[in-house]
Amino acid sequence: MIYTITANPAIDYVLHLDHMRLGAVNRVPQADLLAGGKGINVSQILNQLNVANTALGFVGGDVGKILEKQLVTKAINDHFTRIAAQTRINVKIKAGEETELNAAGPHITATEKAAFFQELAAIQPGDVVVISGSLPASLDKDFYNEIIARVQHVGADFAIDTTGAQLLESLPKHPLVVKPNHHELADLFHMTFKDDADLIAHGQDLLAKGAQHVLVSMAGAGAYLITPDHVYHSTAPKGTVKNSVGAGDSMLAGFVGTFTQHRDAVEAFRYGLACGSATAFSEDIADRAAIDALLPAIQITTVN
Ligand SMILES: Nc1ncnc2c1ncn2[C@@H]1O[C@H](COP(=O)(O)OP(=O)(O)O)[C@@H](O)[C@H]1O
Ligand SMILES: O=P(O)(O)OC[C@H]1O[C@](O)(COP(=O)(O)O)[C@@H](O)[C@@H]1O
Repeated sequence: MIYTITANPAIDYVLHLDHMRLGAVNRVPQADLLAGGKGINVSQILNQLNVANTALGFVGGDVGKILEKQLVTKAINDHFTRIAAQTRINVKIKAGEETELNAAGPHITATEKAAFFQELAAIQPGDVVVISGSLPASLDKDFYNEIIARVQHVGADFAIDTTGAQLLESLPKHPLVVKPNHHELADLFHMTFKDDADLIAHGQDLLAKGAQHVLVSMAGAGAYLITPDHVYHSTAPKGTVKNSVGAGDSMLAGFVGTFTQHRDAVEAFRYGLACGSATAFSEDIADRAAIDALLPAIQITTVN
């Protein structure tokens, strides 16, 4: 079983308009309310790949009710902890370029946090827990470390998609995979990469610090997979980008879902690329048909 954790889910309010004028009234011809939050996006793709999974996290208030309905529509195996405070709304403005406004998130009480850990107690040896996204402001920074400690105690594995110190602290605990995008990887080292060799060297540093696999995504430029034996690269397939929100989550889901089935990192990379790009070419998170249509176009090369 794969468990996804979305500590800070959201309703994504996605606004499509030709131009955005700051400081003026903008009329918006297309507005969509979508279930958001990185772990929920991962669960959606796992469902499309027929990989059994359970979604954990916190949900509450009237916004939470909208989210709960979407979880039912999307057949997400909802084991979210119900909270008193309001789930956040994140605003995504698609006006030529994409601007995202991600809110801080609700207050979680100590009782609610304890109820979450009761749900997490279901994990078994060999399960994989996918931890992704930001923490609501009221959860202390050690929340992910607490989860990882419990995962390791039962002999399960974990994957983590977060940034900064949280990502660095997780590495000595040997995550199955980490997936920074190239900007996040550069930020980790407080630098700008000179070239791809520089990027690869810093990806390999995450491996040396303990990660089992490192995926470095580069949006429309594709991605690198770094393993202890080889470095692999693939360009992204070509297509019309409709909404790239969730592309990174989809890539992580494709990788973890496939790796847990076949234990083959290159095949997992192939699915990760297809899932990421399929989501970028869809209004919402990709469906199976969109993923399958892209698989033949993925060409992975071994860099070294
Ligand atoms: N514009 C795009 N065209 C084609 N594929 C894309 C595009 N944007 C994202 N993808 C696919 O999704 C993957 C993850 O996207 P990326 O934007 O790097 O992640 P994140 O959402 O975490 O920043 C990419 O490696 C690529 O396979
Ligand atoms: O938890 P964070 O970092 O605020 O991110 C939440 C946002 O991330 C998303 O899951 C999208 O993630 P990516 O575009 O990075 O794949 C949105 O659905 C959501 O609004």
